[in-house]
Amino acid sequence: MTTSPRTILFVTGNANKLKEVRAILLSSTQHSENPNPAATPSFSVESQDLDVPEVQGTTEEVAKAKCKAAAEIVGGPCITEDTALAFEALGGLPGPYIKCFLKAVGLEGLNNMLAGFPSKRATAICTFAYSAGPGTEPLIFEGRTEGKIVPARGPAHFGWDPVFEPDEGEGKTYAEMDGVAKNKISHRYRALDKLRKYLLEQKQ
Ligand SMILES: O=c1nc[nH]c2c1ncn2[C@H]1C[C@H](O)[C@@H](COP(=O)(O)OP(=O)(O)OP(=O)(O)O)O1
Ligand SMILES: [Mg+2]
Repeated sequence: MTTSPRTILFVTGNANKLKEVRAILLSSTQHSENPNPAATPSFSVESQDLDVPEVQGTTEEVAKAKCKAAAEIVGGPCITEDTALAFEALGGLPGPYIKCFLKAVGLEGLNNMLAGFPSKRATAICTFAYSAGPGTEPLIFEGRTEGKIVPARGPAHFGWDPVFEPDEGEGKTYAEMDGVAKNKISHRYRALDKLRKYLLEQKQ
């Protein structure tokens, strides 16, 4: 039996996120127990770039509010994704505000912010939110990857990738790892895996 993939609308303005999400879904299909190697992913992703207001709060509050607003605008089901980078020494900040911090102080500034602290530990947190449509409460799927903040190494193609060295990255920063390696251990992979499993269960 062939089933056509269900299409999910991913509301994001970030092309790198979209690229990783598509790559992760494709590889999880190839590695699944499905005996058919030509199997299509269980769901495919379309994207829409909308400027949705992002509120202040915990990663979960920010993610839920963004998804709710996106569902109202698109008038149907959608997913959104928020990425946070939480510094242990700063009690979890910048957390969901990492985008503003990165823009304001740059990669070097992120390092300098930790200069007076012994701990350089940081957690990359990805929060997917899924709304079944306007007026419904979004569901949250979170993935975390532990690591530390280091002076930038590797190509600066995607956000703070050059300054985050995950514990499972064999000494490499996210930016020094190839896409396949990053997508095996990343905060985004872990969150998306939970969302994928939820959506598969919904289908049956
Ligand atoms: O895996 C990643 N590796 C490195 N940097 C990353 C990653 N994932 C997000 N980032 C950056 C992008 C933005 O500076 C901030 C998250 O902010 P965030 O609001 O979630 O993303 P965004 O505004 O770019 O896209 P969106 O339209 O989906 O909200 O961290
Ligand atoms: Mg954003």
